[in-house]
Amino acid sequence: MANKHKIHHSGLSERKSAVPVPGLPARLAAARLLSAVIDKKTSLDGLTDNEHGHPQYLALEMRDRMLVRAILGAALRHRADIERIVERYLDRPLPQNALSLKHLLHVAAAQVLYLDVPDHAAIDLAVTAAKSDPRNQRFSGLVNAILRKLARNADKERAQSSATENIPAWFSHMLIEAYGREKAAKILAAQAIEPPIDISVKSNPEIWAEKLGGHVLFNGTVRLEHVEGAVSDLEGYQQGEWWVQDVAASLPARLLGNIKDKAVADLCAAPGGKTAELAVQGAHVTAIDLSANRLKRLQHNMERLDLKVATWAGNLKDFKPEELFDAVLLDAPCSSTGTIRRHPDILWTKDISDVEKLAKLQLELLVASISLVKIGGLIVFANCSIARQEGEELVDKVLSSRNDITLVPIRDEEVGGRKELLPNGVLRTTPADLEGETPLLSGMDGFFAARFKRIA
Ligand SMILES: C[S@@+](CC[C@H](N)C(=O)[O-])C[C@H]1O[C@@H](n2cnc3c(N)ncnc32)[C@H](O)[C@@H]1O
Repeated sequence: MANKHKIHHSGLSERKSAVPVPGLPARLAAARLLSAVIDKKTSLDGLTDNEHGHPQYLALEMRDRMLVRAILGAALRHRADIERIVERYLDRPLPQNALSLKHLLHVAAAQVLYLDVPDHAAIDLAVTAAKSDPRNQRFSGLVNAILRKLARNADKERAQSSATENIPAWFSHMLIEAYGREKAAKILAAQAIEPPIDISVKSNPEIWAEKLGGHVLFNGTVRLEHVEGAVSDLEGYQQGEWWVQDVAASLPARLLGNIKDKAVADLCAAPGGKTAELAVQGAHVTAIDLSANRLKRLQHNMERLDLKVATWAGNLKDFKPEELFDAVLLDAPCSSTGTIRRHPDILWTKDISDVEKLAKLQLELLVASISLVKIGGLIVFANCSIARQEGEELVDKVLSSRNDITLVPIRDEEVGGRKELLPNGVLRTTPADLEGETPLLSGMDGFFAARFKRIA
């Protein structure tokens, strides 16, 4: 059963005048963004980007932006449950074209069921939102009645929610085929919990864990179970002592052996989590990314962390370095299906055809990467997908079609002794891995990494 999630909110306060209604712009923006994710398959990351995000989101104060993200997280994580409940409460189905009304109801239901927002605020604001839209005015009484009933029955409805119901069929098929029913169910249960924040520290994980009230995980990553407010306000962030990165994402950049003073190319580098990991190990890093905007973000991140790296903007297939690299890391674009607990929109914006398309692209990028490394040099291929097509199957394909590389199995000690993460010498993590004392101390993003050596 999911508990109500504590957040800072702006509900309806005592107010004398009708405009502006506190909290209403946040709810309207949440409904609008939900529509963009569901109806247009737009990525939530882009919509909620603090520089280039949706104008309705950018018009909100930071506190309201956090509320919108919390509402959307709950609405997407519990999407099928909310849909089922709302449909059950309706006497007859909503008209086919009543999409904005549906999103508005989902936004309110997510607050009533899963967020620590006073029910009356969530309901009153939904009714006000319905009244403010000519398409939905006539349904405002219905919105009120459904949400009041939901608030009365919230405990019972939450108790019936099921992680396995909240996902589209393509994803559950893919998981069951890859991992079997039992593990697939564990992955879905882990994915339904809002994850903790992991940080990679430049040094002294114990000291940072104590300062920030976190826990040191098996490879020195510090896990923060709850963060009040913005992560960037925490001690050490502005001073460049650490950066945010899931424990699983911190593993691949540590698989290139001793890279101190070695020339290392970080291909597909932005926003630079792994670039920082490589630079902290003392490598001379060249960070390459197709997106000049994302590369700018990488540069800002490296400035904050006081790490020096060279950059090159463009398609890695066109990159012709003067000298070949000692090692390369390719963190390829992927379906990101290992990060659904952080980005639940992925379930609704992607499907199996994206997995297939991306696996094809990854193979091309991996082949291009081979020609950037010296003979005898290592190549680490990684991504944050849990689809076998983008991991284990891709390795089989590249090894059977090339005779210039060989697989170099990853050893237990390179992943903090967690040999269960290394089937057949490759790294495979899922949200169901890493059993800790509490749900928040358990779990990690889904990641894949394989290490090759160039031999010809
Ligand atoms: C998974 S993200 C990389 C995350 C990054 N390695 C990190 O740890 O922060 C994938 C990146 O690949 C970049 N990309 C996609 N296709 C590319 C290509 N053909 N050449 C270079 N970069 C590419 C995208 O712009 C995106 O920034």
